[in-house]
Amino acid sequence: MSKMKGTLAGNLTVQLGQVSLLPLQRSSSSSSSNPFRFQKLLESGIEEPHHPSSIDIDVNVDDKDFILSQDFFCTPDYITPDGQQICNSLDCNKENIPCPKSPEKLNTVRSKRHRQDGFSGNLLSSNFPCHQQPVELACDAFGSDELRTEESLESGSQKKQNYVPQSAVALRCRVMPPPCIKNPYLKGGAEMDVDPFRNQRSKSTAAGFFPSAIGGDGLSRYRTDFHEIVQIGYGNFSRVFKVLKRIDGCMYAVKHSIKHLHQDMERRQALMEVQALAALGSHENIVGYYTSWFENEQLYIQMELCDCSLSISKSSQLFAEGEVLEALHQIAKALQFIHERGIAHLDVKPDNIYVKNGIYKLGDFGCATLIDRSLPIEEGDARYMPQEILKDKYEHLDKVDIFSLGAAIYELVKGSPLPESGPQFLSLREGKIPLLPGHSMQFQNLLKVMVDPDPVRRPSAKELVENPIFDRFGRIAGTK
Ligand SMILES: Nc1ncnc2c1ncn2[C@@H]1O[C@H](COP(=O)(O)OP(=O)(O)OP(=O)(O)O)[C@@H](O)[C@H]1O
Ligand SMILES: [Mg+2]
Repeated sequence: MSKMKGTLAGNLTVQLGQVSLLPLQRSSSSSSSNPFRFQKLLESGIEEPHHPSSIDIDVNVDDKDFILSQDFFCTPDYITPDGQQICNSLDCNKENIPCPKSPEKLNTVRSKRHRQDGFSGNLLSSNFPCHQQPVELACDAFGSDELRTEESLESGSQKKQNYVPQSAVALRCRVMPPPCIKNPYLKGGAEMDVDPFRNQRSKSTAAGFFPSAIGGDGLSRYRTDFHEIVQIGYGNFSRVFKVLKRIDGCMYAVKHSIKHLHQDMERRQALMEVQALAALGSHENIVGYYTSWFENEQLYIQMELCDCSLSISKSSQLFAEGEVLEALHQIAKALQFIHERGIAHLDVKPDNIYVKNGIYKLGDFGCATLIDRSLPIEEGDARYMPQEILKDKYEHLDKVDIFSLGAAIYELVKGSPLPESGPQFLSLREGKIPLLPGHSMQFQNLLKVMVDPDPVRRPSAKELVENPIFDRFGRIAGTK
């Protein structure tokens, strides 16, 4: 046990020591000679000679006693993360690279004032990731308190003018907080009134955010925190991977946008998905959300890992009525939950319904919007959209989800993908569902009313959940 602890501590030292002060200060083996070496480095701006033993001392590469071994903490993808351009923060031999823009005091103050007036263009420019202009970005995130620190750093570094230790810059990039963003899905929350910057920033500044604030130290947060196992899905906009989180040893799904989101608007749009998930909080029938971040101008979302989706194209399985009723009931509960919070999903379809241990979960909130239409509306997959949406009528967005769920369930029992156009496409939008041999009339009537062309006649999610059909299948569909 003590051996495990020692090795784990060593591994953590190796992993975290490059990006955080905490493990260096706590690790007795690596820092006992000088526990605040990096703190001093930050404060003085003077680089230290390289001490390879401070990294290597605890690593026992032969130790295979437990799963969180060197293999996971120091896989090659971690050692040389994608896009790493800045030197490794512990490699002090590279510390004396002249800074392309030396931190002369006047420039520093000017760039800070600039920042307080609002976001300057170059902050959101894709041409200047954090690691390429470290001094300006580092200055940029500081409030007035940090300004004093910056000044003292500079006076201390006057001995070595025009040089900034890149490890110090990297560490600062890592710890500086990006601006907060208002979550539009949270209505009337008191937290909206709190200014997390104590008025240090203007409103226009708080409305923006860094395109690549994480990764400014040159390390990929994705590679640092996760061990990628396999791609488990993809959509029109994203890829989804099964990953092992290095620090807790648990499996998750991480979804990241395929496209690089260069524009502020694109990033805002992508953020809507995580804002909706975060605002909703946890529900058994909604895919669990953990965290998200921007990296390399892509949005990464860490989620609960599910076993599979109900995608009809990926399985030839024909669903029996009892099974689809179970899925219908559980997703109706998810819809009731989100509709009660004023949110419509707008992309309900089998691809976006996941299964985990027999529990159905609604995922992919990429089109989520507010039912009161106060947010932009991006409709989902046209095969599952009712005719009012195709005619740009958005009065009953919650009922759009009911139609989509009805269409999705119909697809599952039919066993073949819904058409994207043509007479069958049109007849479904007119509320016509061909007879489904072997299925009860009660079930078929329920599907029919869910795809009614008049959204008002469709049941609400609550009415759906309370439909007596689920009493009949009570034991299968679970209790309410
Ligand atoms: N948490 C998860 N657990 C397991 N598989 C997942 C998870 N999230 C997504 N997937 C898989 O990845 C696929 C794509 O994910 P998702 O639908 O979120 O991407 P997208 O690009 O937004 O899709 P779309 O093209 O529908 O807009 C899903 O259909 C599913 O198969
Ligand atoms: Mg999807």
